[in-house]
Amino acid sequence: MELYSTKHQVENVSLKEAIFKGLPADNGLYMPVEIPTLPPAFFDTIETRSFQEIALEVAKTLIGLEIPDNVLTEIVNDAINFDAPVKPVHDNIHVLELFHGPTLAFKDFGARFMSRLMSYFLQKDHQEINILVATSGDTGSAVAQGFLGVPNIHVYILYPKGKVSKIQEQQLTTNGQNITALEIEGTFDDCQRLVKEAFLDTQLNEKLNLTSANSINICRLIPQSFYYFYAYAQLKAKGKPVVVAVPSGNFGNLCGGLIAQKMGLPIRHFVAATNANDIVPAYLASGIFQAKPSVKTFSNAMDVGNPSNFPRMLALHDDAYEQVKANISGKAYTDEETVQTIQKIYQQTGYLLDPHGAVGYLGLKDYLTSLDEEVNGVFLATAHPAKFIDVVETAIENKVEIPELLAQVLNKPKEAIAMAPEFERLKSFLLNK
Ligand SMILES: Cc1ncc(COP(=O)(O)O)c(C=O)c1O
Ligand SMILES: N[C@@H](CCOP(=O)(O)O)C(=O)O
Repeated sequence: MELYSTKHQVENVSLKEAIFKGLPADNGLYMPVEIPTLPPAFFDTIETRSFQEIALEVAKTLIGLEIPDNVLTEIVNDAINFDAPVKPVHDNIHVLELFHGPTLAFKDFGARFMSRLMSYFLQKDHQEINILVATSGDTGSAVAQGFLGVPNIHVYILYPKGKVSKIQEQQLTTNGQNITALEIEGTFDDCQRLVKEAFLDTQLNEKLNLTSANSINICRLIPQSFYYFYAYAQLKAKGKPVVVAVPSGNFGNLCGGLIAQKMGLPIRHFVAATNANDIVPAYLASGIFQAKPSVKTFSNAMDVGNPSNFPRMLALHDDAYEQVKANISGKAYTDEETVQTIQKIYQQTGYLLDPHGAVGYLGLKDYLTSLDEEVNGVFLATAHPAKFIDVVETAIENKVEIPELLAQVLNKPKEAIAMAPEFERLKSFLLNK
């Protein structure tokens, strides 16, 4: 698999180089030079295949010969070992549940695939690496889980103080071993900026072999395309075009869907739904991309003011605004709308949304209302409602059961290093480890 930088200032690299570099030196993002399409026969029989079989076919087609088939099979089977069911909600609205992995958020797909792929390459090279990851709540815990105890890898998680849910914080800060949590006195954007600055710092890179586990790393996006195929497989028998709504922050999830679409997956249209951090909906309305400081919302994992995958979104549409606009609609929703939706859908259907899924639902519902064609709509439920128990219990005025996997972390002691959002602080901390 050959990858180029979206800024075109550096040479193309292999998948292995892209994974371990994380970011190209020109501060662009790696993208596949070629996104091959899957043959019609694959789509003709997709509904007869298991999730793992679909994922393997997609991975092989994208990655090509760089990883032996038997290794890729093992990685996919081991990483994608939980379901992603599509369930009806009401009318032609369905939900794709992406929270059945160990940390109960969609990040488990990416983090588990990445940890296994990195371990494979590292076993061959006997190298040690350090991973930096910025999180607004879910990436950090999925990466911690995915890499816990993996030899030769240390993970540093940067999270914004007071801006993740209580359960998310417990998941991030109670791991020990090769996982260190850094509690940054700032926003998620500060965490993301610090991580990006670290990758561009020569001294840090020479000493620490740094890479990223955020969705700026292309390795995250490959598995984030698998479940779009599987959702289509589950909806295919219904026979209508498929529209997908993605609750979005950094837009890595949506880019996974766009890659799937480029590979031939017949998705009619995407809806990018956001909270008050409306950078991409504003871009879709005006053609102007303007990053802004992030604001705190109930769907905290999407509190992103400078969505890092935006250059990939553009690249996947030949850098043409008109193409992006034709393929993706966008809309932003307030916390009030989010809470009302959780309440209303629970009362009317019994289905319990988390705040992120609620934003996705709203995006889908509004888009479908504007259509005069019959389609099957599916929105992505990106996290389990119990991860945001305060918001959800207030919305439904009822108790939410906490799954055992979350309950286990609740009483563990928190271990996090407090840090000001200054790059020199992070640098000196990392150099002195
Ligand atoms: C629960 C949840 N939903 C949605 C998102 C947004 O996904 P993305 O950043 O890929 O747009 C995130 C974080 O990334 C998340 O944790
Ligand atoms: N919402 C994310 C923020 C980081 O996103 P990523 O997909 O770019 O890693 C989170 O939950 O941490």
